[in-house]
Amino acid sequence: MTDLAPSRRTAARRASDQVSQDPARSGRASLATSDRLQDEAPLGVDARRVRWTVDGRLVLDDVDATAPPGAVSGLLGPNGAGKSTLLRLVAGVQRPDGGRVHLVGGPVPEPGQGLGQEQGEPHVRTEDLLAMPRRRRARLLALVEQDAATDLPLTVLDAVLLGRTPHRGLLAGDSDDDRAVAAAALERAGAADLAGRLVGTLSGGERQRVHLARALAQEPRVLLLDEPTNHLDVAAQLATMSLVRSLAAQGVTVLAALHDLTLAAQACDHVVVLAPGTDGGRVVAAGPVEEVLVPEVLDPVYGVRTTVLRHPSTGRPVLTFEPA
Ligand SMILES: Nc1ncnc2c1ncn2[C@@H]1O[C@H](COP(=O)(O)OP(=O)(O)OP(=O)(O)O)[C@@H](O)[C@H]1O
Repeated sequence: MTDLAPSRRTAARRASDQVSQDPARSGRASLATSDRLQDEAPLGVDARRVRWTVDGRLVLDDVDATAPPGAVSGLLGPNGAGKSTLLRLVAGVQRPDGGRVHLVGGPVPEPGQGLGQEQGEPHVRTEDLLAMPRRRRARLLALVEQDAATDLPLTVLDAVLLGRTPHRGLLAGDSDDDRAVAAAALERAGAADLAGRLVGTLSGGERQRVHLARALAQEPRVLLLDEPTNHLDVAAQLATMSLVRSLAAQGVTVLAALHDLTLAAQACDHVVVLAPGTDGGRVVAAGPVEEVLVPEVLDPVYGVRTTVLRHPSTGRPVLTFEPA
């Protein structure tokens, strides 16, 4: 097994040194700002033959799913297909009954291919996410859950500062650096004006931005998002997907469960389609947007008739649906 984060601290220190030497720069290089992460090759996610059963019912059946490094991947599928479950399994919030989830420090092999290491190709470095100590996993990967509510009387700023926990000593308080990262994360998530509010008093859309800011403050290399736009107005949806694209440009790997297939077509590089079945959710298609978001794949999965149009300025697919 190879350590996939060899120089994070060095990179962060070098970045903060650069900031302190350059008064024109207002933040440090981190996910909270839009500076590119330094010395850090993006990490992919490779889930193989993942199974999960609850109350004797198979929810995910031998699911193979990948998120290529530094790409935005959409996890798609109808209600109940198992998208949130798969994200929670990848994040280590729940344990699968079978299969494995690896971080991959090189090109992610296609399902059906072995991992490079097994084939004697040492350039593909992997690390078992499920066996990883919790704290280390939290430094590498963040999950923003759907409708994550809290009853704790926390201010927004304190909630976002919780994202710094994996990066500091067990008994250490918030440092100036933690507070700077949290403030920049709030700014980047469009939630800076909420910093002093109690989280419990926020609207659904406001809360969603705050949870995203908490995840940014965590400075993960892999960001898992469960329906990140479901409470957002149209401008906020665009802002969120544009933020997701800029995170990927910084080298963050994003895997996002999405219901809006046109939004997925505009923002994703890669998509994975899960379909529910009587014997558990399965992946029915995965690959580039242009190959997967087509009527042949979507119609049977969603039980609709899909038409693929073209966006007048981006040329990317715009999908419309009619009853089957
Ligand atoms: N803790 C649990 N106990 C019982 N059933 C569960 C549990 N977690 C998930 N399920 C079931 O597993 C299936 C998949 O749920 P999941 O939330 O992963 O689907 P989803 O694709 O995210 O759905 P949606 O699009 O509606 O959010 C559903 O039938 C759900 O009821």
